[in-house]
Amino acid sequence: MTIMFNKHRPGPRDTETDHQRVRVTDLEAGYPGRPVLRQLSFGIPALTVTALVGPNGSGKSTLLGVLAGVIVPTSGRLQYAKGRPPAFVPQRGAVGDTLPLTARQTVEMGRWGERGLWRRLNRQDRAVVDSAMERLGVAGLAARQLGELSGGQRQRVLIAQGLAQQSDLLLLDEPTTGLDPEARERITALLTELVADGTTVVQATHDLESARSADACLLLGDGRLVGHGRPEDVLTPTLLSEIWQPA
Ligand SMILES: Nc1ncnc2c1ncn2[C@@H]1O[C@H](COP(=O)(O)OP(=O)(O)OP(=O)(O)O)[C@@H](O)[C@H]1O
Repeated sequence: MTIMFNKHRPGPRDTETDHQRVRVTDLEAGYPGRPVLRQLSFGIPALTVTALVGPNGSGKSTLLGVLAGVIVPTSGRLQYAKGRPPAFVPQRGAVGDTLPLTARQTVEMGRWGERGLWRRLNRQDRAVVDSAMERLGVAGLAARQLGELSGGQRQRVLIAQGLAQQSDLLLLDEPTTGLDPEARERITALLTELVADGTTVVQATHDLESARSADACLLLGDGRLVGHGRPEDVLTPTLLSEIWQPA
């Protein structure tokens, strides 16, 4: 599926798209009166973990929002290979802690896209929810209120909600921020397992260790693409110091 914004001209067919889950061309996006992403062009290889790295405010969450379809670009072209709609797990801080929901109800919301808001979940939905909660180690928290959970527990519940959507394109905004080392390792291992199961994963991260273990890396600086490729080629001292220069 190709979506063009602001009369972007269709270009010649890009043969690389065949191995890419998403292809982005000349993308510009932001907020009213606040342009953020400028002239981004890149591909997200299918069946990989791609890490999205950059300083605070460089545009990582905005880019994930565009890929998820919740932020409409001002111009450019987005091409999605055939597949299910993306599952988007926003930053923990973007989700209200005061919602009167249990951990299980939060994960069950991941089935709404499939089942509809008002339909009861069926046995298969419940099995998907159980499996997602077990994979994230939060089955024991099912009856607890979301607002009572620790930051790391809530984070894992939100990732379980993303898994429950059973998409083959999973977009995660800083999934390991605030987690202890054991939980971080568990999430990193889970992402590798998901790829082996047929999922393409994109994660925004501040954790350079986690970014180095990804298959591909997009480095953003002030809304522009500063580097794109294998982590060892992108996360170099030169490029990192270029975008993390003190103001
Ligand atoms: N809803 C919004 N309205 C206006 N400007 C916004 C909005 N959300 C983000 N911005 C601005 O857009 C720019 C990019 O923000 P974004 O959240 O995409 O960066 P980020 O790289 O994800 O940052 P962080 O690492 O701090 O999460 C920032 O300058 C931010 O202030």
